[in-house]
Amino acid sequence: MSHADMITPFSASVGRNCLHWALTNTQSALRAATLNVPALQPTPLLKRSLQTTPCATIASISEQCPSRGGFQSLGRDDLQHSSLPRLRGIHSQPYWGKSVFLSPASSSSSLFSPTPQCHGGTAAAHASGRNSQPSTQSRCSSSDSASTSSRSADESVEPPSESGVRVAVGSIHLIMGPMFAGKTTALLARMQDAVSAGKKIALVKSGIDVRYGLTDVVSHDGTRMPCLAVNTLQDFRTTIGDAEYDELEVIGIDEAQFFSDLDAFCRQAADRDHKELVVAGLDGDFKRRKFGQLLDLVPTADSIVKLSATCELCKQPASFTLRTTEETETQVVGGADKYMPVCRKHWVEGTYAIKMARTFLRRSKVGEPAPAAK
Ligand SMILES: Nc1ncnc2c1ncn2[C@@H]1O[C@H](COP(=O)(O)OP(=O)(O)O)[C@@H](O)[C@H]1O
Ligand SMILES: Cc1cn([C@H]2C[C@H](O)[C@@H](COP(=O)(O)O)O2)c(=O)[nH]c1=O
Repeated sequence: MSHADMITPFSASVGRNCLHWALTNTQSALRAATLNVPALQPTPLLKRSLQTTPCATIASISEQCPSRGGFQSLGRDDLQHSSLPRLRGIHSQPYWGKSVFLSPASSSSSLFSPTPQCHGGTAAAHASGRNSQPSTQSRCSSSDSASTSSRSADESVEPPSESGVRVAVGSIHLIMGPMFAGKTTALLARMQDAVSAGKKIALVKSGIDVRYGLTDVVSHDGTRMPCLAVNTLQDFRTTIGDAEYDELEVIGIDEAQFFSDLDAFCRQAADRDHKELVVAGLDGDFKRRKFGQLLDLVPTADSIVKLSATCELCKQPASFTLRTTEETETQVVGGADKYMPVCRKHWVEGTYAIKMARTFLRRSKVGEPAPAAK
């Protein structure tokens, strides 16, 4: 059966443009083709709606389906017996949905039990998804339909599993922001929620950051959870082995900016291996340049949160990190001894002041006259 045959019930009523849209973008058509099952039949209500709904709205119906499924995970029966209100109703479920695998006792109880104390602030709680449901838009990326053509050219995209049976659909959730913004706190809260839901999880951090040892992820206010510290995410896979990896449902990654294989690992883990990834890290370095590969994940992410800290100099929201030492390399592990979160004004002023101080020190060392004050 060709793609065109399969989307006929849709296209007949919505015209040529929508046929083009459906051919290039509808996951259901592709899914049906891949699984060799009959085309999805719209329900009477969906059919009526399609007959009277402009293309843009039809696209948004598809995009509004939950990120763990969308049309992809809704079975044929779901569509046949569902209605639009029911499709929308799925959004009221938490994004992490129902547990599919059971957590082996070894990991969920002992290895991955967090210390009970959690001082997460409002922003962190929001990012953790506890205080508020992520918005439909943040959970259901509209980039999917728009980027299908470029993704199909992406060699990293692999065909779905041979059995054609999917028990879960992967997702990528980004938590970014400056230092002290609550990224780790939010990550730990999400991982704790996953553990409470009976999911099999793993928490990974970069072996570059040894501030609190290599056995735990620790937030600036002391919340901690056991983890694996590795230099690359491929090392993580190799360390835990295929059997353990296959059972994982949720993978948390802290200090994501330090992983040189972040983008490739996350795409593969979410797209091919159906893992839910919660990725926390710095979006920018002390010079506000893109740091590592975190931002490369934006086009493939299902949700993105940029947290802010409190500016150490004026108590306004802080979106940037100021390095207070003379070091110039991009990677310099440290905490409040080397960095402070600042607002835009104080990042600009602070960066200028540090640059002047550095110039002054350098010149005074070699006996040059100090620069004139502006
Ligand atoms: N200037 C600051 N602004 C916000 N939080 C701060 C600041 N300084 C220290 N903190 C502490 O840091 C905690 C956040 O730590 P953490 O989750 O490890 O942040 P991140 O991972 O983003 O660096 C806050 O809950 C707060 O107790
Ligand atoms: C801005 C900036 C930070 N780092 C390092 C400093 C810390 O070790 C981590 C960030 O930790 P946090 O959990 O977000 O507080 O990154 C760096 O190496 N280079 C930088 O420019």
